[in-house]
Amino acid sequence: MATNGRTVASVDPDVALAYKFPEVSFAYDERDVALYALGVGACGADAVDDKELHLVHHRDGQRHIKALPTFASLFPNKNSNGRGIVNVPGIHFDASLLLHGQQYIEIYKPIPSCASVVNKVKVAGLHDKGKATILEIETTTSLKDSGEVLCMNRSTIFLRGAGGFSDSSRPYSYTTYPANQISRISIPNSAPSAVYEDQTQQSQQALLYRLSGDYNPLHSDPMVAQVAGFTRPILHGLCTLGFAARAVIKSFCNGDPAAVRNIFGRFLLHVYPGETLVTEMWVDGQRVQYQTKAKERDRAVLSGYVLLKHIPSSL
Ligand SMILES: CCCCCCC/C=C/C(=O)SCCNC(=O)CCNC(=O)[C@H](O)C(C)(C)COP(=O)(O)OP(=O)(O)OC[C@H]1O[C@@H](n2cnc3c(N)ncnc32)[C@H](O)[C@@H]1OP(=O)(O)O
Repeated sequence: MATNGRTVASVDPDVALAYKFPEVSFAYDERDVALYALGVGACGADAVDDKELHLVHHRDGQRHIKALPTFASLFPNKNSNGRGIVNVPGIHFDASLLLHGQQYIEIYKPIPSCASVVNKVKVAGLHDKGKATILEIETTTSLKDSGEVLCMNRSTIFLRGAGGFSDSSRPYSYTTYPANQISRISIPNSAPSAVYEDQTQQSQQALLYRLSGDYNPLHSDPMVAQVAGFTRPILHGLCTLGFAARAVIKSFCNGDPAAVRNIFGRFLLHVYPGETLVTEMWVDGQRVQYQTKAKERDRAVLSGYVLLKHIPSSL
């Protein structure tokens, strides 16, 4: 339903939860993997970066370009042909008010540098927050031939202006996954174990990142950004997450992208292309907790953790 060109929000949880998503098949190759790495800043400060060249180049005869674990975060884009969010019957909202709230990625096998894969998709959560609806979409991706499961993405989408569909004294809240997978991040008071600083490109960062398959105009069209409440197009949340995960991999895994088991991030504030991202990291066993700030505004924009397969090597 639309008035004055804006969609009037409505949520029917029964219809949304009953929906069976079609499976989505697609393939990618090394060019996609390298383009993604460039889009999240790999080798951005040094074209021969010792810890990152293998992400974009067949270094010293290496047979395959290595995929960052966050490359997997692109897979859910295929559910919607890169329009940002898959259509869920029963949920109608103003697309210009949609923001990415959180992302959780589980990596079961190192992400191959080229593959034919299949997405299985479901609604994993739906919550009425009054001023917003939170929708959680879970995408499990498997190799097409063997059926081997590669990874799972849980994308949390914050639909501003679409809440209030349930009784406010007992707001609707539905979740399919175990409570211990819901992570509360509390940033330690102690000095961080490592700090990594990265410059995003003022003119190109979002325009480059979108070529990896997220063509939501919020990140490229000034008019759309303004309607959404921003002075200019903002960076994709998953681009910021890619910068943060790179910071962890460079600081604690000697640049080895296969060292990561899972990744969580909550987007706290929008980022403008050109801002400097400062990622502070705290090691707790195999878990690296992090917080990323936009240096110019001294504001936290992202926080979360990366779980590694082993205790970080540099400690
Ligand atoms: C299938 C894949 C689709 C992927 C989506 C693709 C589209 C991509 C778009 C983008 O990349 S947008 C850019 C990245 N995202 C952002 O820049 C968002 C940054 N964050 C914010 O602006 C704010 O945090 C917010 C999301 C607007 C929320 O702030 P607000 O002040 O309105 O919330 P609160 O009053 O603090 O909390 C209300 C309620 O919501 C919960 N909550 C708050 N923030 C988040 C969050 N980031 N993710 C999930 N949930 C959030 C919070 O806990 C409160 O709930 P209760 O505690 O009351 O139960």
